[in-house]
Amino acid sequence: MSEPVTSPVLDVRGLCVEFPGRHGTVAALSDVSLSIRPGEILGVVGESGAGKSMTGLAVQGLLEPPGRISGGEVWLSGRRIDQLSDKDMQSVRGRQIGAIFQDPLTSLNPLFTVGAQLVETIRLHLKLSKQGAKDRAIHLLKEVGIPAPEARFDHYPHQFSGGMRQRVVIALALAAEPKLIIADEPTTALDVSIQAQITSLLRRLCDDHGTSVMLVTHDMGVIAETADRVAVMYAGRLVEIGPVEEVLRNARHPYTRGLMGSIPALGRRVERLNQIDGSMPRLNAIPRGCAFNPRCPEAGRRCREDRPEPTPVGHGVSACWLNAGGVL
Ligand SMILES: Nc1ncnc2c1ncn2[C@@H]1O[C@H](COP(=O)(O)OP(=O)(O)OP(=O)(O)O)[C@@H](O)[C@H]1O
Repeated sequence: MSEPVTSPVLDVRGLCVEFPGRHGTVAALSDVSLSIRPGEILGVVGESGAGKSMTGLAVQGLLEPPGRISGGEVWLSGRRIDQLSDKDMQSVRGRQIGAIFQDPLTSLNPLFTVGAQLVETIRLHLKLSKQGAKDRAIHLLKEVGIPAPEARFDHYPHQFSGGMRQRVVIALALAAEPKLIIADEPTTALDVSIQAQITSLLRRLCDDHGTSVMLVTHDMGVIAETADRVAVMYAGRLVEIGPVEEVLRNARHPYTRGLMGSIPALGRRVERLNQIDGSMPRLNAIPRGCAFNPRCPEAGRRCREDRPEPTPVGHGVSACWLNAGGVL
């Protein structure tokens, strides 16, 4: 039986982002295509500088000038959003796309109670009375696991622990019932013991509300525990996408296999992936052929000369000549 076809919540097609600079223009993202279905968590993983955050920012229309989308399309629930005005994009953010960043304090204003911030966000996007918004705020605080939500409503961000603050940020991201949440390293700044609580909260909220999540992380362990599918990025390109179980069992790209070597033992924290020899090239010095070839233990002549395009393999996609068969 074939799988039911559901239209994606997010559909990114051939996205390119460039930064013009004094020494020429660098391509920060090249031809990135990915989609996220309703209720699905797509993990986006790769080493520092791979383009993970940039992908999330471009989708939200939050690229810092002179960075700009130079090609491709972004569709949200069947509506093209990459060409919207700043004003229209502002209403998409919050209402249709919620955001969670690494440091909860970047999303919270220290001068206002969390209740006031929730009520403001709720009323900005939903037509609710003050009391209706307050009720919803308290409900959200409860839903994300804040004990005594009625009392906590009147507390300021500094009165919460790091993990509780991140729960408040998740409540804020959910405030307007967005279709998509972009969570950029949501657990990196937290204690190891708290990390799993936050990822399982995200998972539960996704399941309960049908919200889709783009989960940006450098940690394959977080992906293994939380995501449905994973997109692996290297030097501004996608090198592999597939269902998490399939990728964990049978990664098709040597870079993905390298990242898997860096899944930490339970409870141990890794700051950065460093299991693969060498480092990712600078964007203005991407090697010819496959960008990963100088670090790839399996690279052959073809890999040094021609760039492999993302090609369907199994239930996913991989950009590696190994999957194309023939001589490397
Ligand atoms: N203002 C800018 N001008 C030029 N290049 C930029 C600018 N901002 C980011 N970049 C480049 O874009 C690339 C992608 O960065 P991005 O932040 O998306 O990486 P990342 O995969 O999220 O890594 P990290 O885990 O470190 O956040 C990097 O190589 C970075 O140097």
